[in-house]
Amino acid sequence: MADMIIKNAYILTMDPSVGDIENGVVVIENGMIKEIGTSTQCSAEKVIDAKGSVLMPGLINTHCHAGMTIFRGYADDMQLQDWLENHIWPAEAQLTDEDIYAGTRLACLEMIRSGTIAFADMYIHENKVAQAVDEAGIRAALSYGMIDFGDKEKADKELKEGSAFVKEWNGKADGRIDTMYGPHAPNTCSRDFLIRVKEQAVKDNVKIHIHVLETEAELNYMKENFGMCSIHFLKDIDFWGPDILAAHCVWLSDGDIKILAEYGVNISHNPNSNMKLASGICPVSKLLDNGANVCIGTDGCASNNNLDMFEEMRMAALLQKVSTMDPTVLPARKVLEMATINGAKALGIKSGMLKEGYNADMIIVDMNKAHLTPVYDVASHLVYAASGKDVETTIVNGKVLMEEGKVLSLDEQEVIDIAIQRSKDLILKINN
Ligand SMILES: N[C@@H](CCSC[C@H]1O[C@@H](n2cnc3c(=O)[nH]cnc32)[C@H](O)[C@@H]1O)C(=O)O
Ligand SMILES: [Zn+2]
Repeated sequence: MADMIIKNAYILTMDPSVGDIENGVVVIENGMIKEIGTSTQCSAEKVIDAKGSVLMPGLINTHCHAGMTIFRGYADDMQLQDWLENHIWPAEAQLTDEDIYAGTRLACLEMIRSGTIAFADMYIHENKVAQAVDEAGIRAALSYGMIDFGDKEKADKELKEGSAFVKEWNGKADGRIDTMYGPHAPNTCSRDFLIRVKEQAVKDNVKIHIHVLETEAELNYMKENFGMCSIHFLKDIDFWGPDILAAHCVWLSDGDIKILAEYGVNISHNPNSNMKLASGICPVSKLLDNGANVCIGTDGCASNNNLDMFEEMRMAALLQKVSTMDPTVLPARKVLEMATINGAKALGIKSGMLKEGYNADMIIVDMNKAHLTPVYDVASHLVYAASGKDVETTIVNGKVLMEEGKVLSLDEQEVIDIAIQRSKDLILKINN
């Protein structure tokens, strides 16, 4: 007796050896995909009739600061440095465990609702982020964000906290949580600190999540202080490898692109954040042409300002087309791969495809809508017409977190009400 069967689905397997399956069936057992095809002999505790809707791998958000939902719309329309130094960092100094817990539950609610089944996070009070993830039922690669600004004492304190988090939470929440080290960026972390972090991550056999070359300001800072850009600087300290998840990677030379591809680095492209902060345009098409693994992230809600990965896919496609003046770049299926298969590779999880033996991490998208009619090509609608609001069912690790638009793993109104209350208290503290 299997746990669950989903039937009558148009299945986007994302598996290149299978393609799409019309009127498909998926059998789920112990959190994994047991069977996929057009029929099954199995019976199950629970049967979901997809009624012709699209069943696809859930989306994977590979760069987020989930707790920052508490700052959604708090500081818009400014440059990154001003935004961080004069608004966000002073506000973050006021954040408590309960603020981050409330903000992360709100982020998990938003992600479950909009079809994200896993996300990569780098933030503070990360224990509370992990607790919220555990309760919400979503999958996540979590890191405590670390900055030392060359201060040895702060470096020791940050690495101690980052290391304790890595060990306490790795593999927890039924295996849905992986931990990483999160050195913030090459211009906020010293050379020695980055070397120590890399050594520790290799020793602990975990990955590293870092911001790289988001802005031209970082590029200029690195050239002035080290005589080279961040990519060559990190290459010089043997930092690069397939264990690295590098967010943004906007200001790259053709030589940098070759290095990132050669070392198997995972690049998280965050189009909305890069456009909103006027950071620049990541050369996604060139990175892909060089064989680099490019995935997609939203960044935090204070620089996006939502966590809708369908919107992020669409922005990635359109931004690349207009910036290269070539409408053929980043076709819909390629963008879908970035948000599923490439994201899973970046996080090292067996998700991103609907295939026997893979995690049962999937979503059902209701296409019976005016704005999704008629359907000539399902992939086209998923990237160019759909949004997270069209997701009706979200399944992670074989558990139904949302069914027919009703979230089951969180009390939606309670999560929203608490986040509102916390934001009011926070603003009072910040303004006093
Ligand atoms: N322990 C560190 C906290 C780092 S958490 C990750 C940091 O990244 C910041 N952040 C959020 N979005 C971005 C971005 O787009 N670029 C760079 N930093 C960001 C976020 O506000 C947070 O301060 C400290 O001592 O400040
Ligand atoms: Zn970020």
